[in-house]
Amino acid sequence: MVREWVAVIPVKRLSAAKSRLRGAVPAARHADLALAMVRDTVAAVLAGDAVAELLVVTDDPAAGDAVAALGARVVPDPGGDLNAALRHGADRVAGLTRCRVVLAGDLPALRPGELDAALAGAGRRSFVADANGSGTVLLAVPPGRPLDPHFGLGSAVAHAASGAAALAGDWPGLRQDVDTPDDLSAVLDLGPGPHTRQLLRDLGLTGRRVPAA
Ligand SMILES: Nc1nc2c(ncn2[C@@H]2O[C@H](COP(=O)(O)OP(=O)(O)OP(=O)(O)O)[C@@H](O)[C@H]2O)c(=O)[nH]1
Ligand SMILES: C=C(OP(=O)(O)O)C(=O)O
Repeated sequence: MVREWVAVIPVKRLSAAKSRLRGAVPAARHADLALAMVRDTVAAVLAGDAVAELLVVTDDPAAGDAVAALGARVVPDPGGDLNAALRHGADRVAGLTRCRVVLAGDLPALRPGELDAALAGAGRRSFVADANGSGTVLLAVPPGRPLDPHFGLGSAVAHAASGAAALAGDWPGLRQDVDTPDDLSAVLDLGPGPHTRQLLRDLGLTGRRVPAA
């Protein structure tokens, strides 16, 4: 397959990230968990065949260093909200002439083949809904189209209403974003990537259930 996509992953400052997940691991390791999930997401994206370049939009120095070491290019956050960060990465930095795909940074069970399969079906502006169907884990646009992101509460409906096609496929790792302790338990069932797996193992959370906050 030709490697033609530019991927963009937004990463919030780790000290503020994943607030709904607080309590799933000791407070002193919360930022480490957020970073481990980013690392696994980035590594899976770069391991696939479809993505030629990965931009990570972040102002977090530790996240920036970690993803740069994995092969991503770090883009400073322009300020504003998540959608502003995504528009900046996809439309301004990558540019409208490229195929762009934006992904959440909290997909630690993502398998490279899932992303390749989803992108193979993304001939027009398309999105992949998250596991519970209400959110969005991926939005892809062909050259010439602005990203027009509508991430946030109810984003799957918002992306469909904006004209994006919902991609159908059995991609459990791609769809499993991690917002809550239950999501982390679902990731343990699917099999997390090595960074998240090691961190949870260090904390003794190798069973299937992660205690609720
Ligand atoms: N660069 C950047 N990334 C963001 C911003 N807001 C969210 N993200 C990232 O977008 C992805 C999905 O965000 P959420 O699931 O809402 O993550 P979150 O805001 O850390 O989680 P909560 O605090 O629980 O809402 C994650 O990779 C976040 O790090 C932002 O303002 N700028
Ligand atoms: C921002 C989003 O992610 P989450 O639901 O994980 O906050 C979204 O799905 O649009």
